[in-house]
Amino acid sequence: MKTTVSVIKADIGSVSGHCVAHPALIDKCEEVLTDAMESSIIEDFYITRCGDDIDLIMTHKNGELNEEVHRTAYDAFMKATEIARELKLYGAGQDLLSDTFSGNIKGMGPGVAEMEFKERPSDPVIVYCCDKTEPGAFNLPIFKMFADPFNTAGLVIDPSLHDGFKFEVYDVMEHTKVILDCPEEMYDLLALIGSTGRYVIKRVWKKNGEIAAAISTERLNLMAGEYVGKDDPAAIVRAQSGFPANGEVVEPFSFPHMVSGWMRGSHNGPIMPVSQENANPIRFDGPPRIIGLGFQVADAQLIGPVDLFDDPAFDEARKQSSQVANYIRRHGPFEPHRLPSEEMEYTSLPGVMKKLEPRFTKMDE
Ligand SMILES: O=P(O)(O)OC[C@H]1O[C@](O)(COP(=O)(O)O)[C@@H](O)[C@@H]1O
Ligand SMILES: [Mg+2]
Repeated sequence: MKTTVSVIKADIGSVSGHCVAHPALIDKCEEVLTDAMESSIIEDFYITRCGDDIDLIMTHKNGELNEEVHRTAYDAFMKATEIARELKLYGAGQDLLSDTFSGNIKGMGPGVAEMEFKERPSDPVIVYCCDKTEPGAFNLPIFKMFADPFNTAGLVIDPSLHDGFKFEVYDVMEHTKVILDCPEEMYDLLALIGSTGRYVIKRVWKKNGEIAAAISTERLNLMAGEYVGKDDPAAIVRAQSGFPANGEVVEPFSFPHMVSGWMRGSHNGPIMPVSQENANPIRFDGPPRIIGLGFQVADAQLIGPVDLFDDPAFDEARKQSSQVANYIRRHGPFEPHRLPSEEMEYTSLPGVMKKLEPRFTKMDE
């Protein structure tokens, strides 16, 4: 019997502004997921939040895209939204684009990362949750984990990793996808995933087809057709025995790479790896945050988690992230701090441009 890990996340209201999901919302989600566990829809769960996003981490035996599991998550978010409205929380129900659930949660606003696998005798699984950034933020760290020998020593010295991995990449603009082998097609892969706003890594497998990583790739603004906050993705990564070791899975975050999102979803900034307690994007609504939770999955139960960035070894990355934030913030409304124009189409800027449109005249030759 296979086990499925489903991470379904949404921003349904926060305090103050877009900062922190209120504990009452998490309590409500807990209530709904406890009922689902009693009805055997799910086997176990853990709820966390990163900034204003609530992440429901669930295990079950129903496979990916399961209607009952997705409905449970949607119900939890809908019921918690009622509380968010009562408390007049900011952005109550923000990510729920529809009042009625049909089939599965895809395209309805929340982000989904899921994977089904046959449990190994011991199965470490790491879940990452972000705020104030987009799915392409995972391109660089996932590439490093599964394809960069300077990050993952196992690619060189462990025969069970030496063959490399397969990467599935989505073109979120054209709604197409491609699978590329690494290391054979590494340069092709990099040619795509360096464009983080368009090409996003969705899944990684071992060459034998065993699932290694899954990332939520929903682009909320593309779904809603207007600016409704950033997508704030989540990812699931399996570790050890044939996959990168726990430490190789967290190592990419010792470098606070630049991601897009931050203030108004319109700025580039350094991602900051933090503990659950510090997952509060405050300065200029950021800098963008990531938390990492390490579990053992045992007979579909979640053992743990370990709060992986609650480690002084990541202090330097946090400090560097603050220094880079200081530097790039001084650009104010200028690129490359502000996103390039193509990306600004999905923010609130077009509203301002519209007003200026009639005032543009032809230039003299
Ligand atoms: O004041 P408004 O209209 O809610 O919009 C601005 C907000 O949108 C955000 O980009 C939303 O961030 P989230 O994607 O985390 O919800 C904040 O940075 C900013 O405060
Ligand atoms: Mg958010």
